[in-house]
Amino acid sequence: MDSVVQARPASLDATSDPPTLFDGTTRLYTSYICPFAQRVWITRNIKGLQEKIKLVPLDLGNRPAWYKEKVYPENKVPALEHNGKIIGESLDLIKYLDNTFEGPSLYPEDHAKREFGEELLNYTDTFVKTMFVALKGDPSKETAPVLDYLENALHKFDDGPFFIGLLSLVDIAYITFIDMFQVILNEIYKCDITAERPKLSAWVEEMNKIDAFAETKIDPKEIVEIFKKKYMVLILSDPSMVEAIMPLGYGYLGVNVCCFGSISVLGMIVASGPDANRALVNGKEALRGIKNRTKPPGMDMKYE
Ligand SMILES: N[C@@H](CCC(=O)N[C@@H](CS)C(=O)NCC(=O)O)C(=O)O
Repeated sequence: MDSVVQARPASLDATSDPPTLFDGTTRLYTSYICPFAQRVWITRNIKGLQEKIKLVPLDLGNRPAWYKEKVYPENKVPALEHNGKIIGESLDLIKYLDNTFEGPSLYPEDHAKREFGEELLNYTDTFVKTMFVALKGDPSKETAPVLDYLENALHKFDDGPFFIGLLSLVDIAYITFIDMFQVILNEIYKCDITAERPKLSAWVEEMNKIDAFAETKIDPKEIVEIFKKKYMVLILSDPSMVEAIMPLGYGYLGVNVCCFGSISVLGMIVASGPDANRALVNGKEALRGIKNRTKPPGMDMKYE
């Protein structure tokens, strides 16, 4: 499917002025590293709304204060400024775009398809949560039930390679996360989520042919970097490194001396960015893993 490929506008940060808010322009506040916001960006592209809906990318790590104060008190992306209102939540927004704007319809009329589509849209939260939790445990095992659920779902309609036959909002809701998890699991855990899932594998291949999605892709290197920052345990052998790292804006949880065989290491949990709190919680669990002398996931990926 062709779409108008646009250059990506630069992200606005804490030093940037706000746009002239509520001047009648329809704006999609987004981030190039957010799979929720990416859903709405793809929908806008597939519907050919590049000229109607202006992208306003934000630097989430250094967000402008005006965004929370004047645009979206939730301070999250995505948000859509339309007709003097701000609307949030990615799943609501992709439906809103589909129902409110012109362009190809992304949800079929057929009752059975709508019903199954709704079930699948409702399942996205479970899917995303389970995948994130699995990254802290044994991903190859713990991701299997939700990935198998999708593999089975892809068998339901056979009039196309997509979830409810033809391309729909359901595919858009999943692809941004599947793409992200595919990178993380491949690169870090050497685990191929499409192996022995022929329907899922064919679906990913079809999705990758869609320019409207391809042009929104998050750089795989960036995905891996973000993931490492949020989830990885830093193993430092020298306490002075703590001081070196603190000014870089990392949160610091604690230091523990623990043993792997005969090697003593100093385990330190660090986290940065808007998800620091979550990272610290994940980090605590990993640290417990170190104490118990079981190798936590990502342990091979030490930064020193
Ligand atoms: N349920 C929301 C989730 C949006 C969300 O969590 N966005 C993240 C970026 S991927 C965000 O803005 N985080 C900033 C924060 O939590 O402060 C949706 O589906 O739109």
